[in-house]
Amino acid sequence: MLALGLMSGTSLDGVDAALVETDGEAVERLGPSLTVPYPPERREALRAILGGVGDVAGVERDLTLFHAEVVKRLLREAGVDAAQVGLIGFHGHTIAHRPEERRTWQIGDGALLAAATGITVVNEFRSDDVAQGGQGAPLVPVFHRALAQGLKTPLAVLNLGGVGNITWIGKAGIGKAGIGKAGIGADGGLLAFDTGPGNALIDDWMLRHTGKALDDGGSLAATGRMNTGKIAEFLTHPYFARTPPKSLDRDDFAAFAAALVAGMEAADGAATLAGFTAAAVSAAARHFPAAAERWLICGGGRHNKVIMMALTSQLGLPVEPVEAVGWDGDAMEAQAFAFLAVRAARGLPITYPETTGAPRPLGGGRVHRV
Ligand SMILES: Nc1ncnc2c1ncn2[C@@H]1O[C@H](COP(=O)(O)OP(=O)(O)OP(=O)(O)O)[C@@H](O)[C@H]1O
Ligand SMILES: CC(=O)N[C@H]1[C@@H]2OC[C@@H](O2)[C@@H](O)[C@@H]1O[C@H](C)C(=O)O
Repeated sequence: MLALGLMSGTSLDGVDAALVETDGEAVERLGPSLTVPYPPERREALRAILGGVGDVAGVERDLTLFHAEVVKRLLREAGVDAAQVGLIGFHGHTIAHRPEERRTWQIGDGALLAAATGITVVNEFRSDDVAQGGQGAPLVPVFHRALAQGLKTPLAVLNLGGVGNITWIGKAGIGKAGIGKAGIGADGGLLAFDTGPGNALIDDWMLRHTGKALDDGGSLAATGRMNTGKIAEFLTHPYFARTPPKSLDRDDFAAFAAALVAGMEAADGAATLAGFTAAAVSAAARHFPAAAERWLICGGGRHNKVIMMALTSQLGLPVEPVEAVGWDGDAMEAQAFAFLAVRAARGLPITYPETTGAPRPLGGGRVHRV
């Protein structure tokens, strides 16, 4: 089936959309994709309701209609008719994530998006998992595993978005068993969790100190000095020692990290925050059942040279953008939600004990028919 995935990521940068031909088990073809950035006023409207405060319903409606425009644009650019698309996987935007309170909240009106696009929509991918005691995140590991067929293991796939998340795929994680109803990773072949901050805190720092939305290429950080003492302090946060599965909300590290970089020059702060992102990843690697032989990086953070260099030096081996194996590091989350929508609609599991701490492989999602 041709499915269309939509992701509004924690960094608040915009909406990623991608077309994928899949049966929810194998990835037949990765189709065209695009990113539509949020204009600053939309980004600020979203930021204002984080935590679930203020005019949530108004922003949700606006966000949903924005997604409908993104769908139409992708279909137009791809030369695909809406009738050819079987499902939309609509992540929506996380405005609160408190799995320990069995609460996670992704805004996005599935029925409205279905009506506006004429395509059946699947949304609320995280709710059932969290209701059953899972972390509700990360959800992309099952897609990473499907993509990684044929690659050498142990393999680490790291996403550096607003928050960082990692998928470790061991020798047993790839095989003929497939990823159907039987589940994955029961043999210890898969492990996934959030690593720590990705780029969100760097973006916040940039906005405050330079008025820019991001540190393009890490160019400001490259002129600064990474404060190794502060990185060591950062690593004392109890999150890093916690055994996975574990997941984070966008700002879980915001106050802790801000206190550590307070008073720094803009460039030194950008460099040290980039160092925090990389240090969190090297702390994550200590939880792997066996060292990864290869590291593939997706998400916007792979464009930050200072993060990439810090990763290489802290992990002690080279890291590569996922383009090294022919994937598109800007489209992977949107592609994942296309894949997950098909799995959800087919009643296949989308979360597992090894990825979210779910008590057993679980389905999820809500289907909104046209
Ligand atoms: N050229 C670039 N240089 C440096 N950083 C970049 C660049 N492009 C994007 N980024 C960073 O990547 C982030 C966006 O990445 P991405 O779209 O993968 O994240 P997201 O999907 O919003 O978040 P998440 O994966 O946490 O849901 C932004 O925070 C931005 O700072
Ligand atoms: C609650 C939530 O929205 N979490 C996001 C966030 O952004 C990155 C990381 O934290 C990841 O766990 C998750 O997104 C990806 C798509 C996931 O679920 O796999």
